[in-house]
Amino acid sequence: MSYAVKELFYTLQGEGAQAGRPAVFLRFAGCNLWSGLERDRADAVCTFCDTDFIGVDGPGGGKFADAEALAAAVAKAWPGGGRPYVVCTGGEPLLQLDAALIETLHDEGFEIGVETNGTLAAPGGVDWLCVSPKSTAPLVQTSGNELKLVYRQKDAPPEAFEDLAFDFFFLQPMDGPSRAAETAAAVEYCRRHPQWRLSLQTHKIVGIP
Ligand SMILES: C[S@@+](CC[C@H](N)C(=O)[O-])C[C@H]1O[C@@H](n2cnc3c(N)ncnc32)[C@H](O)[C@@H]1O
Ligand SMILES: Nc1nc2[nH]cc(C(=O)O)c2c(=O)[nH]1
Ligand code: SF4
Ligand SMILES: [Mg+2]
Repeated sequence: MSYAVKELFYTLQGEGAQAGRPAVFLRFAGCNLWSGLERDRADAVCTFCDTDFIGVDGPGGGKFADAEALAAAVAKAWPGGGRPYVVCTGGEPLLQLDAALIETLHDEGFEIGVETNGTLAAPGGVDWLCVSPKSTAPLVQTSGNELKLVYRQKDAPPEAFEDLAFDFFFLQPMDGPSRAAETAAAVEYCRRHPQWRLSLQTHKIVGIP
């Protein structure tokens, strides 16, 4: 199978329990909860997305003919040393990430992280699964390593997810015009409900991709 990749770059994971860890980011094109077009945003299931995932025109992006070609590009982006780590994101990575690519990335020595909206079941072999539920979208993937809920979402309160099978529960303040108020609300929620931890988008704070 071929893969449509918006961009592929080396940075630090900014969010969640792996924040601060160097990682190659593999951003797949396309999502099942929003077209990515501003004119469709208000009517989308997911209305607050902070990411451009349309097309294959970003840094390191392109159409990759097979898993070997894509895994080779990921490996080329790793500087050497440490434990190679790739974060598959998007758009929605589970529209494209398949067993062949997982196997080939493992063969290249990578640990594989995934950032998903949880509407599609994750394939086997993912080493770190982050599920981030969206509004009214039915949650299919109800287990994983971390549940990272963007806060506040009217139709997705933390209470709806607190009994699911995750090792960590994070609230990530919704970025946008009300980020300061969302951050204060997330801090207060975590203080009152210590099952939850605060996830800040640290890459935005330090000014890296
Ligand atoms: C762009 S999404 C791509 C992966 C997948 N589609 C998902 O939604 O999890 C990557 C992460 O950014 C989060 N995110 C998107 N827009 C955000 C915003 N405005 N504020 C805070 N987090 C946001 C998502 O919830 C997700 O955890
Ligand atoms: N540095 C950095 N960390 C991230 N963690 C999740 C991201 C994403 O867009 O999936 C992201 C991102 O876009 N940049
Ligand atoms: S599900 Fe993820 S990629 Fe899709 S629009 Fe929402 S935040 Fe963006
Ligand atoms: Mg991002």
